[in-house]
Amino acid sequence: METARPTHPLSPAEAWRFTADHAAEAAFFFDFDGVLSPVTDDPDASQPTPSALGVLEELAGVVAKVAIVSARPVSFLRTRFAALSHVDLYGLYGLEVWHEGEVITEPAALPWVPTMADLAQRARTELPAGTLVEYKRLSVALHYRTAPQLGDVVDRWANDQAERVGLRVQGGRMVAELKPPVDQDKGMVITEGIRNAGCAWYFGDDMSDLKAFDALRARAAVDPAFFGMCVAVANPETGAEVSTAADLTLESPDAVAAFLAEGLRGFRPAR
Ligand SMILES: O=P(O)(O)OC[C@H]1O[C@H](O[C@H]2O[C@H](CO)[C@@H](O)[C@H](O)[C@H]2O)[C@H](O)[C@@H](O)[C@@H]1O
Repeated sequence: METARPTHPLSPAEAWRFTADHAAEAAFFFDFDGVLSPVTDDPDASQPTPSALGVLEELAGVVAKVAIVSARPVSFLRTRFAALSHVDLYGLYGLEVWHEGEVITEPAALPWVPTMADLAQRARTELPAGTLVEYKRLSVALHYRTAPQLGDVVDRWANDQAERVGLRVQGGRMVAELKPPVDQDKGMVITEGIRNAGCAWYFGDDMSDLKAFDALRARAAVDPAFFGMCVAVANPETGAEVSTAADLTLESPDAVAAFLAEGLRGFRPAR
């Protein structure tokens, strides 16, 4: 017998049951940092939590789509997820997509590559020691995790540069990021990614993930048959905002992997 579409508030067991019954039209989307990977002082040192890769591969074998949707470049995500052949990669908030063995870049963002290289260079010379500059080809992230007292200086510098050059600033967890003025965000990735889905889950921990939650809510509002599940991964830095917007909050990246492993037990084996 078909399970009825769950209504909120719902229990995880109810959500998993519906998803397992609609596995062929289910999609799962995951942010990377703070969701699949514990926070580290050095962004280059981030790795998926040990059980994440196995559980994502298993999930990709039983549902229609599994994707990572990150502010990291695809080149970085490839170094962490290359072993997973059935997991889609959206980098730089969707400005990059890994498709059939190559990186597809949003053409409107490409003219900004030299600007970003210049800004990264400026940031290294103009910002105080303790700021960590992460150059990502189409964006520049300015980290102050190991020097939180620099937060105001870094935010001000980022806003000044954004105004001077015509960029956008995205705030995050102990980071200010300069992005091209191109309309692309995680919400747009999800809206497109769930076009053919009847059921979708999004796991996020940061402010940029709220747009992905909104995309699931928007679809559910116009499509009574669609079921969307917004899962927050708790962190002390964004406060309660992401958790408040979610249907469910998990404690950590390890808890995400454990939650998926438990949910997968209700699926029929892949054919
Ligand atoms: O969309 P995401 O995959 O969540 O990327 C968001 C930012 O994540 C990274 O920075 C964050 O994680 C770092 C490693 O744990 C941490 O050191 C930093 O303080 C966090 O802000 C990444 O380095 C950024 O480029 C992303 O924008």
